[in-house]
Amino acid sequence: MRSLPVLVAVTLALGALSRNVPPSPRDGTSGQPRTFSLTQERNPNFIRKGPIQLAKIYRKYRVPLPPDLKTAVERILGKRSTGGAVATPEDHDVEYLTPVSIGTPEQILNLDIDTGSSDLWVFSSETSRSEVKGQTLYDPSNSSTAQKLEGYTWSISYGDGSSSAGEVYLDTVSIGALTVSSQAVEVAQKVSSEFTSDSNNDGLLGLGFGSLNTVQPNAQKTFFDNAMPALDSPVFTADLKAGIPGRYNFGYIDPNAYTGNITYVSVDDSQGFWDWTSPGYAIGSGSFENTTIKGIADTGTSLLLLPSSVVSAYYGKISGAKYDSTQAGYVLPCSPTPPDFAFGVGDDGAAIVLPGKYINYAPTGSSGTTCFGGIQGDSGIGFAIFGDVALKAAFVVFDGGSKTLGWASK
Ligand SMILES: O=C(c1ccc(-c2ccco2)nc1O)N(Cc1ccccn1)C1CC1
Repeated sequence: MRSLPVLVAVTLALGALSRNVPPSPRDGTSGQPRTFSLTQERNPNFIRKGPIQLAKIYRKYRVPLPPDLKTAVERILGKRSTGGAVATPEDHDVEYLTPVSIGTPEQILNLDIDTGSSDLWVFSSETSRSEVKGQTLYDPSNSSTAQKLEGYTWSISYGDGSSSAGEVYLDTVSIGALTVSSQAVEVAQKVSSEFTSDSNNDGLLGLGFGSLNTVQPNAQKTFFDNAMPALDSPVFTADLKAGIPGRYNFGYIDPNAYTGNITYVSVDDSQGFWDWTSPGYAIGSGSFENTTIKGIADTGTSLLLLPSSVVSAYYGKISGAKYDSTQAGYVLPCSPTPPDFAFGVGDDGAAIVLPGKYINYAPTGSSGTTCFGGIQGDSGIGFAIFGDVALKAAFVVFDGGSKTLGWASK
């Protein structure tokens, strides 16, 4: 910005010289100079908007607007947008579903917003009938704005063994007040049994990085990537809650949605995930354990998957907790409430605390005495996964501009 004051000074000087100075009073008739004066009055109706005035100077001298000035101007001129919608938990917070409008007239589907993947795919009129059980179907033939991408296909498989595949359309997609006019909508022709049996889930809306998108022959942009240039701020936020609806917002950070400060950490997007590093953890009122935990913020995964050393340290504090091979995970007595679990954020001592009750993920049987643990191991994955069990204890900013994650308590 160092160059800016000089530019303004030069402009004001030039402006003074070029201001409308009246023609010479000597008009060659009587030889007598004719003079006149003009009194200037301030226009009371003119509302000063600094950025607009400044932008005029930049434009006058054909100097490109710095990003901040461009954003300020567009915010004043109302060219920016924001949006958002509720995220409603399914049983035991296994997933959160958000209404998404697709097509013209709008077809509203409840989608699982998933920061761990980057395909927007939906159950559709093209999904084989035997694989549909109650889901709402997107029918592109009923949308005047649908355009088929001929020859384009997609196919994805997830870490829990589920999968889906199909063809691709472009159509208008909105989340609340935020609309993307030409979004790739991947229609499922086949889905695995995990999706068929999840009757309230009409598909996924991926908010991972574009490199993960599976569309062939040309990868397609995510809803966030398409929306970003029009957003007030290049961010979306996840405010998931335990057992009650939370919210995804786009383009702004709601100051009423969190407490204290937001601590931002860097993101490694090289694998397509919102991949960050926590400095360690604490169990209950115990001391903080400094240990590097590299993992992803993944709204599409239900549990908190951590390195085995951390998991065994946690369950080692709970009498009766054990690894149960029939459940393929750690189980613990549902009562008494297990200890809190905190993970560190940044190097200033910030942390997100999971109340112990979040670790009682779900009863394993009808008696309700034994619970499946909300914290499980990440063996075989290669990184930790901060899924919904962790995310619902925090307000999380996904910043696509700076490629950082912001974590706050709430
Ligand atoms: O399910 C997925 C997942 C998401 C997207 C993709 C993918 C493949 C191609 C494009 O995206 N593949 C996955 O596998 N988890 C969570 C997970 C949970 C349990 C075990 C392994 N992983 C990815 C985010 C880490």
